[in-house]
Amino acid sequence: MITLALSKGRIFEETLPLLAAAGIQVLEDPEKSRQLILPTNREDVRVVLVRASDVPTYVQFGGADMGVAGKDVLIEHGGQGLFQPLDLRIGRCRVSVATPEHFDYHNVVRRGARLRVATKYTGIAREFFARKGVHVDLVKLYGSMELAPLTGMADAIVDLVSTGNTLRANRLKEVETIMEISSQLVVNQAALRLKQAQLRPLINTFAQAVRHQDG
Ligand SMILES: Nc1ncnc2c1ncn2[C@@H]1O[C@H](COP(=O)(O)OP(=O)(O)OP(=O)(O)O)[C@@H](O)[C@H]1O
Ligand SMILES: O=P(O)(O)OC[C@H]1O[C@H](OP(=O)(O)OP(=O)(O)O)[C@H](O)[C@@H]1O
Repeated sequence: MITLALSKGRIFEETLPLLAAAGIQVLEDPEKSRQLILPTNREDVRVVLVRASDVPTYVQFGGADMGVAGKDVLIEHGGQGLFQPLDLRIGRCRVSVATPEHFDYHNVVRRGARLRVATKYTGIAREFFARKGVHVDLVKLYGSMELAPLTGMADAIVDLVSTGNTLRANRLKEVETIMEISSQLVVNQAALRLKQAQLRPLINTFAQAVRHQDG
């Protein structure tokens, strides 16, 4: 049995065409079913639904043989025990610093003043500001980061940006890009050794499908 860990929503939706390229169809719709283990048309392949930020943990500890996770999530997790053989080029966005429209971020950075930053991505933020030599007080949040500057709890946020609509809707502006993000295929290291014969062909088919999708 091969177990694939996916998160509901955009990662699930964007992984479906890659699975289809390998002849795999998921037989339940996660938006309709309450099941957490979804069968596929292949008896030897199943999908488990987990939180996006739990995908690396499930694969690391063998709850799943492989999974799909954003680079953002992988960097925060640390990537221990995981092979990352393929950039799937889905879930594309960026991690950026954003502030209220009228906040002069570049001036604060130039002056070397302290910055209070709210984020779910404390690892990425800590590393980024340390490299810049900016003193930051990090405030850990688990969602709705945009609210932190609006309520005066932080000067800035570090969050994912794609179209910029969420920032605009909350009167925030993107002031610096930290890194580009896409989703990676992650594989349990022991599983890759023990289930080579099943996993290698799957990885190769995904790689072909990614190349094909990108034209
Ligand atoms: N607006 C976006 N556009 C493209 N990709 C995105 C966007 N937002 C998030 N992603 C990518 O998709 C992944 C999953 O995001 P999703 O919103 O489904 O989960 P989440 O709610 O952030 O996770 P959790 O449930 O663990 O809190 C993110 O880790 C990121 O790599
Ligand atoms: O620049 P944009 O195109 O607006 O995308 C950015 C938003 O997308 C993600 O949230 P999502 O819509 O997935 O909501 P959730 O993660 O809070 O469920 C992310 O957390 C940002 O808030």
